[in-house]
Amino acid sequence: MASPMEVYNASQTSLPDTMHATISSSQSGIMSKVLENTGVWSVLFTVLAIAVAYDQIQYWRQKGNLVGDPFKIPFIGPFLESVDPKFSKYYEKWTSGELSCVSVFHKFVIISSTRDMSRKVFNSPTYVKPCVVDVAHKLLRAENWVFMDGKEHVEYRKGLNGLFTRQAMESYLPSQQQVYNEYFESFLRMTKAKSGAPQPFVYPLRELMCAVSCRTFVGHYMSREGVKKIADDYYYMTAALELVNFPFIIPYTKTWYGKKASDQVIVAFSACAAKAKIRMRQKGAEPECIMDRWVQQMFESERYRERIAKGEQVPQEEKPSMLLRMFSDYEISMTVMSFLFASQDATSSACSWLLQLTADRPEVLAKVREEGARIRPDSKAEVKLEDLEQMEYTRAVVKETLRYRPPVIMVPYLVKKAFHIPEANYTAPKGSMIIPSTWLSLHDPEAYPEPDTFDPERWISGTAEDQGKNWLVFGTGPHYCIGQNYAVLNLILLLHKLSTDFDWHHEITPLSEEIRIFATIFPKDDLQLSFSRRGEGLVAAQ
Ligand code: HEM
Repeated sequence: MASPMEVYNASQTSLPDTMHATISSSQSGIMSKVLENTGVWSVLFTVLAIAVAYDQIQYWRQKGNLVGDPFKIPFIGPFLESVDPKFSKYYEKWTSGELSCVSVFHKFVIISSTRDMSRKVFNSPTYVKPCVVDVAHKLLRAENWVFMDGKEHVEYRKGLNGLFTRQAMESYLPSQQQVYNEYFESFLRMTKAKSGAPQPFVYPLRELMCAVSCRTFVGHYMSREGVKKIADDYYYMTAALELVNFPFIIPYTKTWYGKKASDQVIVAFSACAAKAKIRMRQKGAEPECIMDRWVQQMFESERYRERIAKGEQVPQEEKPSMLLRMFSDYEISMTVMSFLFASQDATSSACSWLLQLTADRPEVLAKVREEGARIRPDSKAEVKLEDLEQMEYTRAVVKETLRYRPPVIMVPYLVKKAFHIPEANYTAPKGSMIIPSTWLSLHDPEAYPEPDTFDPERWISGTAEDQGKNWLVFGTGPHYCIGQNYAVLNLILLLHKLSTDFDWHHEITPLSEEIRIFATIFPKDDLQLSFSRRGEGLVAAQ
């Protein structure tokens, strides 16, 4: 290709002066443009080359001795892979080393895979804190307690423990059973509408779990339609909170729909909190949901403080076990939304696998039914907490489901202060993300022999119960799941009630055991189920 100088020289022919002048002036214009553009391009190219080199060097610097790709795809890293996350890719990462890394855009991400390394991260609150995608602050509100850290977090959390005690759990049972009854009937109708043919049930089960959560959290302060609306909208919130999403809100994108949904949930829960405050002021009002319990504890604290202010000598035993301040309707709403946020995807995932795994193993289901009938012979009677507590085998099935298919496979944490990990001879840089994973710990053959076999017996006659260190289903350390007992109990209730009154058929497809990741994990074929009333026979074309 001709150089700019050659182009210039070739234009030097003899022409009339005026023309020459005109041509030469226009030529010099072109020339200066070419020169100018060349300059711009070479500057741009140089800047780009420096940026690529900087990005790469930065990656090497942060990577240190960690396992990871030797080179980073400039700037984006494996971004395209994370848009459609594949379980096999995550698995590859976990098995590649105790600590491995990737860099996506400017974010350096460290993945810890083994039990001990993951425990180390969970238990190092001085160096790490839970982290969420940027947009979560907009959806859940920046002042939400889930974003608190250190002492402030510990203190706030103490005030919530009373909502998950045994007594509290007992009071939530009647509403939960009502929701199950309603939804199981609707599953029958859905099956009939398809003439008994199996259909994807992952989404109806999500809605069921959302409805159960809403009833547990806000009782009957919300109408059935209101619950249904939240169940529908919640999907947008999950989509907006995926790990890879725009950090800002652009109209008509997932984050925009997610924000709209969260605004509506906040308003709806605030209205419920106001109603709970009115009802719980009434004499003899008994708490029926989480909001009632919380508000009741606030009122008890308020009364105690008033008595003290009047100079009364209040006996120690009349002092509330936890003194709470009065929270505003908005604050209550935000906290209850955090429960929904933390529970919705995990319980939906657990419930999907629970129904799939038990449907595929009739011998397991038969034992669940036998136990249920023995402990609660009158199947029309209300299920009591003592009944559920006695269901040792059903509990084992739930725990094995959570081990075999842990809903939460990774928990993102942020490194808030350079975090030295002597075992790996590595220091995680401040500002990086570190993600303890749960899968390898829960599939550790030393703790759970033949870990890829679904075997509830390991929780009864085996040693699974003794493997506390490996049981990372609900995390560990200061942020471990506050709702874990509630979650397990609720799944026992679901399995017991469903198996007592209904049959369900699962159409096994080549994708049934494959894992789809959408915040948590789901069967890749979306769980093809059909339902019938127990004893009436399945209508399905099986
Ligand atoms: C099968 C169901 C569930 C699973 C597998 C699950 C799992 C988890 C995990 C892995 C964590 C992170 C723990 C850590 O960082 O150490 C967590 C945190 C949390 N979970 Fe759950 N969860 C479930 C159900 C629930 C339910 C039903 C609720 C509420 C009613 C709930 C409320 C929370 C909250 C509030 C946190 C954050 C706690 C904190 O930061 O102090 N979860 N959960």
